Formats: sequence, structure tokens, C-alpha cells
Amino acid sequence: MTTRIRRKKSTLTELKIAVIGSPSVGKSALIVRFITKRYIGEYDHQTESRYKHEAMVDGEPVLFEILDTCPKADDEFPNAAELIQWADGLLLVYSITDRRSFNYIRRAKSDLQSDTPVQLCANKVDMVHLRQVSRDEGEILAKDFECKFSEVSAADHVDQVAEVFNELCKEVLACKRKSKQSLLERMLGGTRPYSRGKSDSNLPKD
Ligand SMILES: Nc1nc2c(ncn2[C@@H]2O[C@H](COP(=O)(O)OP(=O)(O)OP(=O)(O)O)[C@@H](O)[C@H]2O)c(=O)[nH]1
Repeated sequence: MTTRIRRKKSTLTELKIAVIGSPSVGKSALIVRFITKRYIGEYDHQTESRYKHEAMVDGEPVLFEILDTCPKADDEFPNAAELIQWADGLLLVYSITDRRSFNYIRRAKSDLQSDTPVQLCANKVDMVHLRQVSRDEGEILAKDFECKFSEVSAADHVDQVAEVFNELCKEVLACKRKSKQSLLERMLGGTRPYSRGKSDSNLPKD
């Protein structure tokens, strides 16, 4: 007699995150910090890169697919329609040492008008002596975007950087749950509410 072992269905949640920001704000450094916990100072890539990383978020295994966008100049913006279609969440990054990178985010976000969850992240907070964008400005912009905001340093922080990705992940998962729920409600909306707890055969006949 053979015993068949049933494989447990995979419960891995897949999640696509696009990291957006002007050149040199530290997008690659943040992604690599999140994935490897290491800080690598120099990256030599001319095109966008994709990374895959599995992590536990709130006790749930999540497979992150992260797109590292690679604009060549401060006036080169990602293709908004393509990004919105691809991404479940958008991580908007600027550097506190570069006001143009802050302005880049404003402009990029105005192109990216959608319900896709967003998180705003100010990088290079270790370079506070070269600060050009105040924390208040970041907070005000995040309020404007109705999203979470944090100041971090890819160079110095490990947990705070992971927190940025995890928070965005939670936001995306909550958003997915909400839209699933409202879809279910819409589907059930047309049916008669079933108020009795017993099956029809047990109900008294009229
Ligand atoms: N001091 C400091 N430097 C950083 C930090 N993050 C990145 N850098 C430096 O900033 C430069 C750009 O970092 P990248 O990670 O390549 O930035 P990027 O946004 O991916 O740049 P592009 O690929 O050109 O779009 C590198 O010299 C990094 O070493 C940080 O938190 N603090």
C-alpha cells in the first residue's frame, strides 16, 4: 500500500515594489541593504534592475520583487502607466542632501496618480551637515501624498531600512484585502440576505 503525502499549498504572497527617485539618491543602496543587510557604496548599473527577496512580514512569508529604476537625469521620469500597471506598491526616495531630488519626487508623484500604495523615504540622514530638505518638509509632502514617511540612512541603518519595505508591504496587503472584501460585497450585494441559521429543510413550512 502506498501512502500519498499531500504537499501543503504554498502560501507565499508575491508583491511587486518599484523604487523611484532621481539619480544617486541611494535607491540601490537601500534595496541591497534590505535584501542583504549590507551597505555597498558603489553600484555600476546603467539600466533598471530587478531583485527578488523572501522575507517574513507580520508572520507571513512574502516574496518581494523589487524594481530599481534608473533614471539617467533629474528630468527623466519613469513611464507612469507601465509602473502603475506593474507595481503593487511604490517607494519614493529622495536624499535630504539634494533639494532637486525632493522636487523630482513631487513631479514623479504627480504623474503617478493612482490608488497604488505609496511610501515616502528620505535617505542619507547620516549626512545631516549637508541637509537641504528639512524633516518637516518631508512630513508635509507625505501628508499631501497621504502616505507614511521616514528618514533613514542606507549607510548606517539596517532595521529602519527593513521597516520601510515592511511598512509598504503591510500597506499593500491591507489594500489588497480591502479590495478583495469590496469585490466580495459587490458580488454578494445582489443576493437576498440569509437571515436564518438553519438549512431550509429545518425551517417550519408556511
Ligand atoms: N552618506 C551616504 N551615502 C549614501 C547613502 N546611500 C547611498 N549613498 C551613496 O550615494 C551614491 C548613490 O547611491 P546609489 O545607491 O547608487 O543611488 P541610486 O539612487 O541607485 O543611483 P542611480 O542608480 O544612479 O539611480 C553612492 O555613492 C552611495 O554610496 C547613505 O545613506 N548615506
